[in-house]
Amino acid sequence: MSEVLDTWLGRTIDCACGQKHEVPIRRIVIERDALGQVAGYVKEAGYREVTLVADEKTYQAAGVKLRGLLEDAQVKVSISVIRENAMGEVAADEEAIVQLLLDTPLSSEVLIAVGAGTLHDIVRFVGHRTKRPFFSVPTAPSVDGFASVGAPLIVRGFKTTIPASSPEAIFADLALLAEAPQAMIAAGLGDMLGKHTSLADWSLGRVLLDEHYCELSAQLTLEAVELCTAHLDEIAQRTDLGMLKLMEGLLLSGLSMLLVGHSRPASGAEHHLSHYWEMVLLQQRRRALLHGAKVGVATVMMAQRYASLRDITAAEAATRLAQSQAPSREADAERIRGAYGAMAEQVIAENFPADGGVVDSEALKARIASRWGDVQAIARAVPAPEQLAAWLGDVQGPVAPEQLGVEPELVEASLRDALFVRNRFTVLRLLRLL
Ligand SMILES: NC(=O)C1=CN([C@@H]2O[C@H](COP(=O)(O)OP(=O)(O)OC[C@H]3O[C@@H](n4cnc5c(N)ncnc54)[C@H](OP(=O)(O)O)[C@@H]3O)[C@@H](O)[C@H]2O)C=CC1
Ligand SMILES: O=C(CO)COP(=O)(O)O
Repeated sequence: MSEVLDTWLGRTIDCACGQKHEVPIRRIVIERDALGQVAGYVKEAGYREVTLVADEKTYQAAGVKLRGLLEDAQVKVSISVIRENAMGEVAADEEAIVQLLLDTPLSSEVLIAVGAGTLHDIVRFVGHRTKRPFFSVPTAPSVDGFASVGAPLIVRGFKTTIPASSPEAIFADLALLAEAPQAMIAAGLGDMLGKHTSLADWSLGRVLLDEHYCELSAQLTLEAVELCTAHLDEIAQRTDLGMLKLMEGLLLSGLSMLLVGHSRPASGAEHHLSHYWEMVLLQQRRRALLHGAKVGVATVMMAQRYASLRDITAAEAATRLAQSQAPSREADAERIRGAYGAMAEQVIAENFPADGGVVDSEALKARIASRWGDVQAIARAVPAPEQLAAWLGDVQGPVAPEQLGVEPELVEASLRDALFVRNRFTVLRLLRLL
């Protein structure tokens, strides 16, 4: 049980933001030997047959044990060990989705995801589309996607997030998490630190485009990241307390996405950079990098950009906005066709809707000039890049693109074109107008 999380389970909230939020998650267990509680919950909820989904490594790390525990409790278990793709990696792509669909007997009532972020997204998507609940058994505290509702999938080489389902129950075993590779623990912190810039980006959207904003979800996300930064030593040493706080932070952040039904609180320009790098590496048939490692590095870069806004006076901003010329739509479209492969036309359509959209308009520039004080307040709330880098360093996480093997050309291309990954207002879109 987790005091921080239990108060949210099963709740319906008529929120001041105007939305009705629902949390369908019924149980969250974060403790040593949480694995031992899965079978009891399966029986209590009245299920008799489950499909356990893992990859080779996570099956060894937790799947074998869980299978034994379930079978001892007379639960019928089928297994889907998701195969690696041609790159020797498990990806949340068309191939993995079809494999899971083929591996799941029609009589199976529940899918159990035993793995990290990728495994969960394959399972949450297939569970949603086959109308089966899913349980989450994280094998590493590497992402905030366990409790969330969207499935970022690779579809025709493009990273797109599809609404799916949140888990019915989550069993996070502290002993298992502490044994995860150190890089995955650092990645979990990287994904969490990204919330500082994603929240700032969401605030920009609120102030400059009147975008829907939920104080509750934003506050929850901020509390989630502060929970992690308050326990950095413990996280670095992988103590039970450290793994508990990191996992609570990751799950709270996932809950905040679940509340609003999308990833806006948790994913801004730092994620768009990460997604862009991921897609290019995939196109170039290079090995994938951990999501949270990329997000952590990109967060430092986006914090540098927020820091640069602090010293621009309102008069300077107005002059720069008046003089700036965004690249023509034709030039943007040409680069998108070069970078986004088979999905390029869809990306163009989303970014440049037939009604013209607002992202590069003169009206938006005027709005930015008139709200410059608000923009600066948002920029001031983002921790300094040096602070973010120091937090990442505390858990031995990478802080700069070269540590990831992301070369300067790719960094430059992403700073220009990653903003097209999602049609969301971010600091990258703001800087394009300045
Ligand atoms: N739904 C959402 O809201 C969110 C989704 N995500 C998504 O999550 C994905 C990234 O997930 P992430 O967790 O970083 O990485 P992966 O799930 O891709 O995991 C990377 C590899 O870690 C290995 N692994 C996992 N657990 C263990 C363990 N206990 N011991 C040893 N190895 C282990 C496995 O290795 P091997 O492959 O060799 O078996 C696994 O494939 C991205 O696609 C991202 O977009 C991220 C955040 C939020
Ligand atoms: O990774 C996420 C949050 O950490 C979600 O990202 P998306 O914006 O791609 O859904």
